Amino acid sequence: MGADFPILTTRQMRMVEEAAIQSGAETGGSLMERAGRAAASAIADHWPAFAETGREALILCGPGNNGGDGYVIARHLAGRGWPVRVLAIAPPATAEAQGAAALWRGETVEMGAVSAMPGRAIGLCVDALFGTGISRPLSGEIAGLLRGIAASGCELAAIDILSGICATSGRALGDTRLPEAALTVTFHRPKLGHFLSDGGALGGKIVTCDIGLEPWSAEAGDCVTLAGPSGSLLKRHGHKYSHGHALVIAGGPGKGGAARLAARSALRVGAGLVTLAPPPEALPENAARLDAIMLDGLVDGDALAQRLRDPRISALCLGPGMGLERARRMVPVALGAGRPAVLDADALSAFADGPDALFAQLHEAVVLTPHEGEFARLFPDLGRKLRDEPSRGPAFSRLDAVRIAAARSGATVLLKGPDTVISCPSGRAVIAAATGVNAAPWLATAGSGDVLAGLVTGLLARGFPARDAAGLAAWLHAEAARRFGPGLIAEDLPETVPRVLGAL
Ligand SMILES: NC(=O)C1=CN([C@@H]2O[C@H](COP(=O)(O)OP(=O)(O)OC[C@H]3O[C@@H](n4cnc5c(N)ncnc54)[C@H](OP(=O)(O)O)[C@@H]3O)[C@@H](O)[C@H]2O)[C@@H](O)CC1
Ligand SMILES: Nc1ncnc2c1ncn2[C@@H]1O[C@H](COP(=O)(O)OP(=O)(O)O)[C@@H](O)[C@H]1O
Ligand SMILES: [K+]
Repeated sequence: MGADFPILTTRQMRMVEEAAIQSGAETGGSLMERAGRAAASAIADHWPAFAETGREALILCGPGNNGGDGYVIARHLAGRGWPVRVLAIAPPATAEAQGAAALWRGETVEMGAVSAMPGRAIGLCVDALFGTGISRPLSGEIAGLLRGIAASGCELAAIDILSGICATSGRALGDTRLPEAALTVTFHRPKLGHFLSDGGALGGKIVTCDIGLEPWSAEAGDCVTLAGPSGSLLKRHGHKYSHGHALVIAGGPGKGGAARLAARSALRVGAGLVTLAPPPEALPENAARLDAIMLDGLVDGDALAQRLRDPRISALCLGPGMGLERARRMVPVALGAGRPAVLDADALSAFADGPDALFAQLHEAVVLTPHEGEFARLFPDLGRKLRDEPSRGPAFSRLDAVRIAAARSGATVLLKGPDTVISCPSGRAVIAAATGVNAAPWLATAGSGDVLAGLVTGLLARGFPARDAAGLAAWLHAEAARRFGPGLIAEDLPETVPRVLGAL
């Protein structure tokens, strides 16, 4: 895919850390010292004028090594002249945390004393309660402490990950309502939980600090990656036929908008040719709206089979505005041709009553692009597991769900959302995150899913493998929304694609 940003599960992070310690080159204490120092520096960079506000920084320390990082941060921030106090919710319980606590010379208050704390107003709260070791929901008291601090208007910085979030799934354990952090400082590599579900919504800006673990990074094994910009999106040579021909199946009169958006997006992302195929009675209205996109009236499945005799049709898009009946008739023909294809919207809903019949026809070059509702209709058990409240970490994640869905269906599956997750049947997965400072809330607009389907189709037509086409399209989609910004409607997305491509 070009750009390749690995992200880790809790288990993978432990493997890297353990390898470093077992090599004898590092100790838990040396890593903690580096982590705490780097986090203090990242916090000071984020709030450069804090010392002049006259406010205090309160460092919340838990019993484990996340708390240990907190004591190191307290020491380094105090060393910068910041007024700092530690609130320990429990005594340090690991040797490393005890060592860090012993070096902290400032004031430490205990949980019960928090309401009676005299002194300055708190301007910043550093959450070093629980990191990758969280194993159960926060107690009401601790969740209340975090919420109370946020409600007081003070800023929140999370160390490693916001306490209460499972670092592997991103899901908040229990029914805890957690506050939003302005900054999350993590170590070595971001974790999946920084992008998925609640973790993606609540972490704020993610800063990843190098703590000297690079020599052991391969110990993590195969990693999920984060989709990002890639020069492979650019066209370097060739003629229009060498960039593929996308066929977008459209619905009947008055229903063509979604497919036109998809077709225009496929063309903008570089497919050499794009043909829109509505039923013949919808040709006039589409002709009035299209120029560079070609038109071909296709009555039914037989007509499609005939059309697919042209081997130059290199990808199909079925679903947007297509109508359920037309989808039931044409999807099997498209799949039977074995051509790369995107199934979206009606092409998914049409098979909700019997998904197994659909799965039996799928292959790896097919990309399913469900939103959460469509996903739950095709994979009801997985939808339920995603809705069930998790009580233990690592919780069942959107990534787990998509991997199982891809293996079960035999297709590449892209589950839409601010945290779009993609897996091919072998389990190789990529996340396209529109979260934190990369949020793209203006994508929540009618028709933006049709644009995504078109972008994936265009890249499939150009010859990108399904997982790469899906990951790059999802990144491009969110990046176009970020560039366009407030006021975005679906029509703006394909028109903004050239600016995104131009900046690569
Ligand atoms: N990996 C690395 O390379 C490096 C990691 N570093 C840092 O270490 C962090 C991981 O530390 P960690 O493993 O000690 O776990 P941590 O998150 O402190 O929590 C465990 C403690 O919390 C407790 N506990 C759990 N849930 C609870 C709950 N809901 N309510 C109450 N208690 C709960 C749990 O108790 P138990 O479940 O055992 O009863 C245990 O006592 C990591 O995030 C990073 O910040 C850096 O220092 C250096 C490099
Ligand atoms: N808040 C959000 N942040 C980022 N992306 C979003 C957000 N809301 C929706 N999206 C994206 O917008 C698209 C919406 O698709 P979909 O639900 O199929 O809508 P439609 O059918 O109206 O086109 C998906 O790609 C989804 O990931
Ligand atoms: K934390």
